[in-house]
Amino acid sequence: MSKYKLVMLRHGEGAWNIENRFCSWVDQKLSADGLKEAEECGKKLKSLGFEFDLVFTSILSRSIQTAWLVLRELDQEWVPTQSSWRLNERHYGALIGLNRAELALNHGEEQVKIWRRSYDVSPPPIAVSHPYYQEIHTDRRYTTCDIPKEILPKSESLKQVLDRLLPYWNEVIAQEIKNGKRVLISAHGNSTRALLKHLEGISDSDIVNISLPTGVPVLLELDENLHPVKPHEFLGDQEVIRAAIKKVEDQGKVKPSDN
Ligand SMILES: O=C(O)[C@@H](COP(=O)(O)O)OP(=O)(O)O
Repeated sequence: MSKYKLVMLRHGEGAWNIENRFCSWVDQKLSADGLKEAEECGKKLKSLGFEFDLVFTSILSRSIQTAWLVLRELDQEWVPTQSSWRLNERHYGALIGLNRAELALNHGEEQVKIWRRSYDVSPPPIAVSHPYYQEIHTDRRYTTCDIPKEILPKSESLKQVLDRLLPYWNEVIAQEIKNGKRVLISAHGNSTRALLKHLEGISDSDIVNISLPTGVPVLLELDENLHPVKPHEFLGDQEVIRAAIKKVEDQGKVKPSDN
């Protein structure tokens, strides 16, 4: 029987989601549509009667802005929020800022899928000369993490995302859920995929086929040991959600006009 309900989300659309560029640890804000998606997400959760006691976000603006907007729509702005780099999007290393369709043209769609969705392949690390290295790695927020900024990742596979996320899940989030707090996690496509993989026991090969749309709440019902009692559920119009997932998958394909 379900004892706890955990709601997770990938933030609303960001500016670089529209441009089809890997955003990762670059701190892009939500686009105009992304702001609306986050509000719609809050309205959806309100219509279903969700109440939260604690919200977790990454330390990237798009996840924090999404959490604010969801809480505002829920009339629950007072709910405490905790932010950790451990919920950040996957560090995409040297791929940060690059356009996925152009990469598919130059390296093949299969290679782009491996970079985006495989479990244990890391993209090449970000070099100091990379155009976004300074912006990311000298940012003051990364001096506030629970590890020295020198040893923060310079690129990550999904497995490495899970490795850095799990201590935070086990020691902080899971404890709060077991203490009865109703938790919302406003994070990113790949940090959410990593957590879903862990909680649902999704295999290394099956996780390749899971992509998450922006701004759609994902509900996971858990038993007293935080094991799911049924598969995760996307809340909302299922046809619209299927189309949004396909759009995310297609981002890694060559654009017909580029052929
Ligand atoms: O880093 C990014 O650009 C996307 C994920 O990209 P894909 O893994 O879908 O290519 O992360 P998010 O928008 O969830 O923060």
